[in-house]
Amino acid sequence: MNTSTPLLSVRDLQVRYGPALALSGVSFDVPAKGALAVLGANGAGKSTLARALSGLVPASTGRITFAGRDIASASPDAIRRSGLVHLPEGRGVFPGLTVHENLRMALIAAGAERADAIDRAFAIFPVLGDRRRQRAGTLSGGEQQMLSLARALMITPRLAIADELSLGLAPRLVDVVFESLERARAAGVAIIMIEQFAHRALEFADRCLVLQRGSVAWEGAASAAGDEVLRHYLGEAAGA
Ligand SMILES: Nc1ncnc2c1ncn2[C@@H]1O[C@H](COP(=O)(O)OP(=O)(O)OP(=O)(O)O)[C@@H](O)[C@H]1O
Repeated sequence: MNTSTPLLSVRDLQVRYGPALALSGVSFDVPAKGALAVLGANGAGKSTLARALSGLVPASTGRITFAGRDIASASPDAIRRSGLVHLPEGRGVFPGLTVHENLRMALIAAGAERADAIDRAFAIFPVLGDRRRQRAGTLSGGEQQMLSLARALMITPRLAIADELSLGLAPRLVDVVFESLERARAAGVAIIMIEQFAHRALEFADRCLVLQRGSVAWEGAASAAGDEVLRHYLGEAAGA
């Protein structure tokens, strides 16, 4: 693939829920290994965008090109197999299996049995390495969430959509989530981050897209999305 071709290219995306227009005229690119923060007030369309990219809601019009292929009408499974994962994954861990067995199961399911993948998961989440022989059902809630993230990230997707991953987590676990995404990024995974903590998302990302009532209201370098932009489009939420 030509290195100047974006990994993900979205053009004029429109999504409807019945008569209601949730997204319209949304266009943007994400390069390989890029990190895009998607911000917006409640109801702006962030989750709808994530769901449309991963095939969970259909695009009514527009084009979504991922790794050179049109995925606008592909199934969620086909999209995941092409290397675009939506985090957190809906499926829970297997409580009766150990941490290590859970990771092996995920590799087998993905047809990606590679010796180094589990080591990579433990490098991203050292806490799981310490607990590799522990049954997943006895992990804390936060640790189970780490396991679910590890299963998705160890397969080294090309693009991960981190959809409100820090929601409801204790501050220490929010740090773990950000660190794990940094590690995934360092391993070459492009990230689209939807995040309640706008300032943290902007520190993480290199580009920023602000949605307002289903349309792109602002786009630019993450470092240029100053307090004024956040206050203007996010209001109170900008304080986070
Ligand atoms: N299944 C659905 N059926 C009808 N309308 C929906 C559905 N899901 C979302 N919407 C509407 O689409 C719009 C965008 O919702 P979305 O969840 O994408 O926003 P969001 O930016 O993720 O919001 P939040 O930050 O509050 O999670 C909202 O007006 C919402 O009410």
